[in-house]
Amino acid sequence: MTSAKDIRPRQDDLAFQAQYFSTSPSASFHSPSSHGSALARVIPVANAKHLKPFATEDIKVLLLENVNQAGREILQQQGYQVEFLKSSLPEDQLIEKIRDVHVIGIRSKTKLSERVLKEAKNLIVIGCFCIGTNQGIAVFNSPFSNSRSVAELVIGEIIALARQLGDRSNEMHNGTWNKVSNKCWEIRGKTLGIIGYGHIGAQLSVLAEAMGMSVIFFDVVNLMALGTARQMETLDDLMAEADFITCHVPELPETKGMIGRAQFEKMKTGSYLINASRGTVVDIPALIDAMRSGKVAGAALDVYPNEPAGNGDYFNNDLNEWAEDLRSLKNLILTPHIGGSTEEAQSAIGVEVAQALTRYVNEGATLGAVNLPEVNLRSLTLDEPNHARVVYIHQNIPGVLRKVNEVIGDHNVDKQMTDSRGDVAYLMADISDVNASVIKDLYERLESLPSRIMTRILY
Ligand SMILES: NC(=O)C1=CN([C@@H]2O[C@H](COP(=O)(O)OP(=O)(O)OC[C@H]3O[C@@H](n4cnc5c(N)ncnc54)[C@H](O)[C@@H]3O)[C@@H](O)[C@H]2O)C=CC1
Ligand SMILES: O=C(O)C(=O)COP(=O)(O)O
Repeated sequence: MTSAKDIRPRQDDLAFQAQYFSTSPSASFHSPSSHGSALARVIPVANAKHLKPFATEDIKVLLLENVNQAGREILQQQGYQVEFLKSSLPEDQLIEKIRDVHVIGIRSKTKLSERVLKEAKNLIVIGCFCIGTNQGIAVFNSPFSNSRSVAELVIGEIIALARQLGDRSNEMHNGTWNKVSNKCWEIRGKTLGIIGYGHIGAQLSVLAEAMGMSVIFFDVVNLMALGTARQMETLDDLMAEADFITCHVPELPETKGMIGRAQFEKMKTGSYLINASRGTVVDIPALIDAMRSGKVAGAALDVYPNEPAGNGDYFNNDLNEWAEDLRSLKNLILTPHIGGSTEEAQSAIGVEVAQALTRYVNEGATLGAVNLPEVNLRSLTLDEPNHARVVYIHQNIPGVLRKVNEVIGDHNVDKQMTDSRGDVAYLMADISDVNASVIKDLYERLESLPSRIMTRILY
């Protein structure tokens, strides 16, 4: 990765240097600032006539939800101004904070709503220091750094549920010796049903087979089964055959309430349910009834429909009308969304996302982006005179490239790359014969194209 030093612009001979961020309100790309002003935004220096060149110390980063130190350090080492908070923020406070921020780092609690993004006038990139990107908008995440941690948690829970470990431990804490074998099982020879056979589901499949379980799975995509696992035709087939059922699907409209009364009906009497995906996937009142009736012999929940912003009180409020029912149930393991909360996962996520963010901010490279095509050019040599990098995000419609090339084609384009993803296209071009007035002219002409979403010129 290029260091900040390599790409730091020269401050000398260009009198009119700028890093520009601007947007089109009509863009279909959910650029954070696409909800904001269509006017160019620039970072002025002392004199308003002179615009400031790209400098890493001007970049303001807001990190929420206790992003791991390894990630924080990478961003601080770039020279960015990094503000770090341990918890997420309520919407109104987030709006206050986000106004002058260029980069925000979040985890699963923060929802960047339309209202928040509208105020995020300077925001150019979002880092999800987690896997789930159910934020409405996400640019960079870490797609599998915590998969193993979740899979290991689930393996632990399968055994803990089969042996009623949570209850026995609670009893001992309360001074009761209760030695029982009734309805306590080995997991060897039992069938694990995995719903969602992605990064986590597939890891789990391998681990479960290693412990002598049979694995079946259900996924909307046809996937290669690992080991001797079998893909089931329907969710109902899986529900009817598995002894342990575990959910690993993303939060989507189709997965909301995916495990509800009808699915519990299909389950074997005395089977177990685990949910470490998203709280909306399992219908909690239906689970409570299934546990009370004995259909479900045990369950483990790591995720909930309403999760709090930070550590502290949870069930002692009226957010969740079913809280008391859950607390009263036997063989129900409740954990506070800790599936990915291991030192290993958090450090790997911190490094991966922070590196992706710095590459994007400093060089415009989109490698690993969730919602942009992956575009990269070899490192920019801003130490050389009169070099600039044009980064242009635009709507993916016919004729745009011709117009963009009409603008930059009058100059010495050293290298250029463009790609598209759905409605959005991303172009990077390095130009080696620019001066202040050329940059201003390039910027204004690119900005005036109706298809533009965001223009940045780095030098
Ligand atoms: N508890 C925790 O701390 C963590 C929770 N998660 C959650 O787990 C989810 C899964 O993570 P990964 O395995 O990394 O995701 P993934 O994207 O690798 O796999 C998800 C799988 O679900 C399948 N799927 C999607 N919709 C489906 C449907 N309606 N029915 C059946 N299958 C469907 C997909 O085809 C895919 O194979 C994440 O989206 C996240 O919400 C992820 C990490 C940590
Ligand atoms: O990675 C995910 O999607 C998770 O659910 C973990 O979220 P967290 O980083 O622990 O808030």
